[in-house]
Amino acid sequence: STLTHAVVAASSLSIAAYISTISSATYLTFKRYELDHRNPVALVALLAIIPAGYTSVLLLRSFSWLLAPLLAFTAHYAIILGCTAAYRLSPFHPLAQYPGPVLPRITKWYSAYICHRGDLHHWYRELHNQYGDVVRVGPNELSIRDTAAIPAVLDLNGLPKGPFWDNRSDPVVLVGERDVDVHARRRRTWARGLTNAAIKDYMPFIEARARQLMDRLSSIVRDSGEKRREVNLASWLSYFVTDSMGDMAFGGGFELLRDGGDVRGVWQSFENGLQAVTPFAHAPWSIPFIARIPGLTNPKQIATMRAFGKESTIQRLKLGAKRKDLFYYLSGEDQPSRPTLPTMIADGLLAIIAGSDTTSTVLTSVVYFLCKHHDAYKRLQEEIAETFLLEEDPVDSARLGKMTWLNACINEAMRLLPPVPSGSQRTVPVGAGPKIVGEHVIPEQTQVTVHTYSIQRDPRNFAHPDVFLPQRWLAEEREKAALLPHTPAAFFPFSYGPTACAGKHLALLELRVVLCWLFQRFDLAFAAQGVEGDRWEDGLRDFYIARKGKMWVKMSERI
Ligand code: HEM
Repeated sequence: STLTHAVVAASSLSIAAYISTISSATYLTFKRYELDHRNPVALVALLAIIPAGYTSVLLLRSFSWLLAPLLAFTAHYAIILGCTAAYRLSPFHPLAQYPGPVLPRITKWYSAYICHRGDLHHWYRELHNQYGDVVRVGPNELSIRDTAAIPAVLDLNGLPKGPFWDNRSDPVVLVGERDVDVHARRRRTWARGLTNAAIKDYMPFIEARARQLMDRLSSIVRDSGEKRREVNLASWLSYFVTDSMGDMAFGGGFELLRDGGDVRGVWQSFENGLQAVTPFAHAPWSIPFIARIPGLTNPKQIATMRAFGKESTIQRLKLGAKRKDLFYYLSGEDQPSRPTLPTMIADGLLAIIAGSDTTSTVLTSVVYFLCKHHDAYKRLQEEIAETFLLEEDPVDSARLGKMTWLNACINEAMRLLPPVPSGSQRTVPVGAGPKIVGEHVIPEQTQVTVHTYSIQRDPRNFAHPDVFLPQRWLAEEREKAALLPHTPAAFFPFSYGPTACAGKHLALLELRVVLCWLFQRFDLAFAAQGVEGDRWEDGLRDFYIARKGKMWVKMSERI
């Protein structure tokens, strides 16, 4: 045919020029239309049919059956990726004025890799130390280390959530709801279930689980026949929080305290699921694809998690409105219209995922810091003795709330090790125009993170920012010790604004009860020097929600 003749007659240079033009046009199409899994026809056409066409051209030019497709596909993808990199590094990119290392400016896969290692919080902090308060951490993403940006970005008039939350779950859970109005509507349900009055009704559940934890730990120490027994306390604190969140979200379900671990593997399926998916949230378009790749996600674990959610919800529904737990509110027992079963399941699972690792990380970090700082430890024991009689269970929330040293220790642990270390991503919506944050102009479609870990450890906000000093939270002592600067506005472990933690008061109650009870009943010290004891914080990983390692402590009973 004429086309065949033209191909055979054309010079190699003009064929190379045609290929470059078509592949560059492919790049522009991707950039213009942001094609993803919802456009399978376009994807196949642009990524497979075009290079297949090149292959036939090369075959006509007497390339072998092996070399022709290899060259064609490599050239096509290399040109698309080359154009992408060139544009992202060019002065024409809207974020060109912002400093940052080269690789993350080219691809988000670099952040995904750091996230996979659990190091995102350290990495962002180092970048801020090197490049300043606003750093380009991705092709279209900025991290900000500036206290003024907390309200500017996170408040009602700030920015909505970013694509980090896309393609995660169906139905979308509250924390991943990017539509501001839909979020506000759904948040009202949670707000009803997490008022101080509602939480009062949960106290018996918390008290029962805290007592079970103390009794389990006591019997471990006693059964050992020795005065002191080594225990991986990090795990036991997790069992407590997970069991009590299970009680509140579904009327039970885990029984990790009873079993002394996760014998059915349900909790592990939650943990692994979160850890596996989080790195891909940095390139959320990839999630629907990776979900189909065998081996990358574990369908058995996902099925375990879903089945657990469904069974627990159905079981709990049978109990009806008699039990006033968090599910009572999430399932709309108090409302004329009720959410669908999948929404109830998703919300229940969210309560457990959002409430468990976060709270148990703070419990473990307070124990960790107190074992490191003997004065602070002794002072807490004294405060407990002044507040509660030795034979009295410390479950009076009014007195717990007034324990200034206990609360200062909790604050200080959350300042140094916020359980959501890198905060939650926001975006400047298309069509909204650029967002002004302080003196920075942030263009449309830019993702923004206000970096909790960096801000809470910034020496401009807190004196000796890397040191555990609970006294900085007590005005008189702060002044006496000249612990300045001190910027409460730079402390936001529960985030800020309309999407801030819904469970803050519940978390604080659990923290106070368990810490007080633990230090009242036991003497604690690191079991051994090394990674799993006095260097526990080094093992804390940032998988959006921090994940902790083991912490072995020697325990003996005081009572
Ligand atoms: C010390 C413990 C906790 C910390 C530090 C913490 C921290 C956070 C943070 C930083 C967010 C904001 C996430 C974002 O904007 O993307 C959040 C959201 C949330 N947390 Fe917590 N959390 C804790 C405990 C809990 C507990 C016990 C619950 C119990 C139900 C809970 C429920 C939630 C929910 C439902 C959201 C989503 C709020 C929304 O999107 O409106 N959290 N939490």
